[in-house]
Amino acid sequence: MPAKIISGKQIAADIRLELKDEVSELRKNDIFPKLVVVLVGNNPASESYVKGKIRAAEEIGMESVLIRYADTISEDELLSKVNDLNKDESVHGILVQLPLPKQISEQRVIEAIAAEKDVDGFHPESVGRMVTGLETFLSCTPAGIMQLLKRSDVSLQGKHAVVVGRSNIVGKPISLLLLQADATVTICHSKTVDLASITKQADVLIAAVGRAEMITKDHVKPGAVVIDVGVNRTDAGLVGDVKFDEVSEIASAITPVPGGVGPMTITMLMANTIESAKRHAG
Ligand SMILES: Nc1nc(=O)c2c([nH]1)NC[C@@H]1CN(c3ccc(C(=O)N[C@@H](CCC(=O)O)C(=O)O)cc3)C=[N+]21
Repeated sequence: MPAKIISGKQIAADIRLELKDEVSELRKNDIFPKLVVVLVGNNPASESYVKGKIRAAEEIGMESVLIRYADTISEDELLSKVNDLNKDESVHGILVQLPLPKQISEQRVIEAIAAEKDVDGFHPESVGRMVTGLETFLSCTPAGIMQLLKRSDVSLQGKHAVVVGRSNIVGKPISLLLLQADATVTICHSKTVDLASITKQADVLIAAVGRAEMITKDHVKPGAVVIDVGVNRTDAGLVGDVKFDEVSEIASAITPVPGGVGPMTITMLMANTIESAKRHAG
């Protein structure tokens, strides 16, 4: 039986309706959640993601501002803008779109963002709190994946979750969230020997590698739940890390690309900004 398609697009739409209600309640109390997105340069992929974020904010009734800089901006100039935004009481969330041009240290910029406005969840303070299970802004893609699993009734307790990829923004944090949900977690990466023998043990397989269609049916146990975090632009269009056509024949559930994890990432960014506005209000 072919897999159930987990529609991130649909689940994101459901959550956005809930968020829209929350924003209208806050507005009655004169709280206007506001997100500032800083975009440096004109990378087409970044343009497309940032547009998605601004559109989502509008849809929910939240304020958003896009600040653009040429890719020649200096690190000092960008840091000083971040500082201004940190001090601006009307701003609840600050997101500096990555990647940044090479003259700028991404780490320094991330660390400059006030932790209480770090709606990306990339600041070391946010990461540290997440690791210890304290309340914090969860980084948006891992948070979105957890929501997808929850709202699709995928149970995690005692299950073997295998994560392929160990990036700071997806692989590492999703591994810890799965662990907190009582899964048994294995992390694989580019140096893993005999990847397929490990991924084939997964009840829940998270593909976050960034290589088009590298996860094939030979990597997947029949009946597994497969979450595809890949966003790879190829001549054939946007494809995930999973060979969807063949894996969907044997998985029990699978996320598509596009329309899977991506819309959830953006939705969690909105949720974090609203949460920040609530905390700020007291
Ligand atoms: N500071 C920062 N925070 C981020 O969260 C961040 C970032 N930098 N840099 C780049 C990555 C990537 N990312 C995506 C967001 C939405 C989709 C998304 O909505 N994808 C649509 C397709 C969009 C399209 O067609 O381009 C989908 O999968 O259906 C994808 C990828 C956020 N990132």
